[in-house]
Amino acid sequence: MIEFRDVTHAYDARTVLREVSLTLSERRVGIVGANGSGKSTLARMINALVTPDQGSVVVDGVDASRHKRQVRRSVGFVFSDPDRQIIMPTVREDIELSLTRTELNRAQRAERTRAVLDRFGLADHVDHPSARLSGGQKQLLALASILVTEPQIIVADEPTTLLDLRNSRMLREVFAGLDEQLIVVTHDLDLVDDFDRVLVIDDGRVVVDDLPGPALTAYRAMMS
Ligand SMILES: Nc1ncnc2c1ncn2[C@@H]1O[C@H](COP(=O)(O)OP(=O)(O)OP(=O)(O)O)[C@@H](O)[C@H]1O
Repeated sequence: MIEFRDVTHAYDARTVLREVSLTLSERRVGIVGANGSGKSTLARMINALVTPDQGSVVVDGVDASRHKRQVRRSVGFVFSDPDRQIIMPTVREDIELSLTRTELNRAQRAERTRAVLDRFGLADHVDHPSARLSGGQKQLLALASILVTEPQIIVADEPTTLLDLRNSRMLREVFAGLDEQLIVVTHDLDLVDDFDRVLVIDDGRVVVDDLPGPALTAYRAMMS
């Protein structure tokens, strides 16, 4: 469970989140809103990549600002730009790096790596140089390297920006099958239309908080 307790945040003099209070306990929560409305800032707080100026973010009872390492062990964060995340020379090594922090033995790690690459359609690219993957393949690899560690909570910031229609649909299915709690920031409204809850952010505030149907209808009306 993720709690935002009266969170306000500014970058320099510019306030980007204003008194946000939320309890997120649903399995899949979508966050939508205009460019610059504060969505990524909100999402990054769940993993303590940004710490609030005022108020607190509490993840499963743990204050994210005070216990960053502990919170990061249970929250996997997928960046919108996969180049921020992919660091190893080959696809296999990148996935295996994520698994070094787990207690799996070598054979288990190899099996987990094979399975996740298969699931993301990257099985033919195991020994491929990561740098030479296409943008979409990199985005899938970045996601795979987080999902493979099975964090309790996954936060994904615009995970479909580089994906073609087929891979966007594949990702939708992957998300539908996850047991972990999933928080997704996106401009791809189809991605969250079967989620349990959708938040619409406008100018640093949660202005709509509802089921996807009414929330996305309200958002479309706001943007028209
Ligand atoms: N590190 C930073 N330093 C200064 N300003 C920042 C920083 N990160 C974000 N901002 C500003 O804060 C505001 C909110 O940014 P944020 O990335 O949270 O918005 P967003 O809703 O995710 O936008 P988008 O849909 O365009 O990705 C923007 O005006 C942005 O320029």
